Amino acid sequence: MANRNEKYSRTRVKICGITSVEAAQHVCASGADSIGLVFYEKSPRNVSIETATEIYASLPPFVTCVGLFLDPDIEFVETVLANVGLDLLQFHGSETPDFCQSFPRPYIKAIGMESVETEDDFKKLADQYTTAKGFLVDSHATGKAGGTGKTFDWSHVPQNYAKPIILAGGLNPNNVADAMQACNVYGIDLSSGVESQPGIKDKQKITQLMKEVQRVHCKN
Ligand SMILES: O=C(O)c1ccccc1NCC(=O)[C@H](O)[C@H](O)COP(=O)(O)O
Repeated sequence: MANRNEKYSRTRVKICGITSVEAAQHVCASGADSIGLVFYEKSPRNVSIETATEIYASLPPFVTCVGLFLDPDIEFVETVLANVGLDLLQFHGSETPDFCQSFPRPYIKAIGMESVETEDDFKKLADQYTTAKGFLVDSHATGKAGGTGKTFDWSHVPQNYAKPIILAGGLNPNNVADAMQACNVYGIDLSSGVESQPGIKDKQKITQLMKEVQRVHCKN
């Protein structure tokens, strides 16, 4: 078994692609640490600034609100930030380090695992995105940059990396325990694996997911 994380006392959980206050409330009640709001028009999980503002206002303290963007215009990010109290930005496209760090919020950078094959590739990333708070490693599929529901080979996730890693891509209540045991990660991020249909979160799946996460925490 287990290359279980010794560095972090528990694995943080982010549920991405929240589109309603009701879903946000359930995610918070289930014990997740963070919600993600998708600001990308082509996504079935895209939220308007108005909806995002309502969701943000409904969050209790200590739950972080992450804004996800994919190659956005600077002006768009600035408009979102002026209206929604995001705690953290997540850049999911080919944004440069200079772009990512040009906003008055911390950020994480999403990386498609097909673009990082070796430890050296990961080292280069940390050298480039020095100000990133961490890297979200995800599966990319043809025509889709995220929310794919596809896993990748978890053995390619580096251990003892310079920055916190958030594991994403095809996680669901049935495989999350294996993923947590396989990777030494700071956090996990899920979207389609806890949905009943694209953009609609499923309460039962979220509850089941958090039970699994607790089970792994208690076991270790
Ligand atoms: O969720 C989307 O629709 C999306 C669209 C474009 C870029 C990124 C997107 N989501 C990114 C996420 O943070 C997802 O949670 C992550 O890719 C994992 O998704 P899944 O495999 O569905 O759990």
